[in-house]
Amino acid sequence: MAQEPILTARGLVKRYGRVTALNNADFDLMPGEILAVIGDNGAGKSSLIKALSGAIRPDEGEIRMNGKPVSFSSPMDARQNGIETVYQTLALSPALSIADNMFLGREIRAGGFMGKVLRKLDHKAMERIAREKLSELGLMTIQNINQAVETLSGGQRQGVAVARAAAFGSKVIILDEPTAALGVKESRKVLELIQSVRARGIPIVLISHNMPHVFEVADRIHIHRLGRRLAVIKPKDYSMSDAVALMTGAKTLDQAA
Ligand SMILES: Nc1ncnc2c1ncn2[C@@H]1O[C@H](COP(=O)(O)OP(=O)(O)OP(=O)(O)O)[C@@H](O)[C@H]1O
Repeated sequence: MAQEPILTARGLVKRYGRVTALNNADFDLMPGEILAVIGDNGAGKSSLIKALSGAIRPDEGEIRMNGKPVSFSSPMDARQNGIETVYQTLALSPALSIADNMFLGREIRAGGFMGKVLRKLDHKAMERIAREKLSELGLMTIQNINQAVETLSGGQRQGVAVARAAAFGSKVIILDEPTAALGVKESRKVLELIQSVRARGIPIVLISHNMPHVFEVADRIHIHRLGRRLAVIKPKDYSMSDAVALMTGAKTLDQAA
C-alpha cells in the first residue's frame, strides 16, 4: 500500500495587497523523509512555510495533517499539533543555559507544594533530560548543559534549536536555512544532525538555497516557483544545475528530464 503523506496542502493562496505570494500552491510531506524546498528569491517559500507552521493564515486552500483538515491560528497552535519550526533567527534566549533553552515554555515543575504553589522548577530533571536529548542526537560535544547559549558557536546553537524541536514529540520539523550562517565544519554537523533526526523517524522540511546541502541530504526536492509547486524531483534523477534551471525558469521539466 502506498504511504499517505503526513502533511499536505492543496491550493494555498496568500496575497499581500497586489502581490500574490502563494498562487495555488500544493505541498506533500511523506513520513520519515527529508523534503527540501528550493526556489528563487520571492518564489514564496517562506510564505508556504509560514502557512504550514501557523505564522500566517492562507486566504484560500487547505492544509491536512494525517489526512485531517487543520487550521492553525498561531505558531503555538501548530506546535501543539506537532509542527516545530526552527527559523534562521533562532528563538533562543542567549543569556539562558542550554537546558533552560530546551525547556523554554515547557518547564518542568518540582513535585508537591514547592512546584505547585511556589512554582519551583525541577532543574535537575530538566538538565538530565536535556543531556539525554542532546546525546541521542549525537550532540554531546556540548559539555556543560548549564553553559549560556551565547557562549556557543553558531552550529552548536543551531544544534540546540533542532534538538529542542526534536525532543518533544514533534511530528514534523521545519528548518529554515539551517546552514546559511555557518562555516563548512559547522554546516557538516548540522547536516549530520538533520540525518539523525530523520533516523529517529521525524520527517523534516528543509528550506535551503544551498544546492550541495540539499542534494546531499534530501530524499525529495520540492521546487517552488512563482508562488506554487512546480515539481518534486529526486536528487538522483537530476543534476544540481538542472534543479537550479527549473527553479529559475531557465528550463522546463521536459528540457531537464
Ligand atoms: N508581509 C509581506 N508583505 C508584503 N509582501 C510580502 C510579505 N511577505 C512576503 N511578501 C512578498 O511575497 C512574495 C513571496 O515572498 P516569500 O518571502 O514567501 O518568498 P521566498 O521564496 O521565501 O523568498 P526568499 O528566498 O527571498 O526568502 C515576495 O514577492 C514578497 O515580497
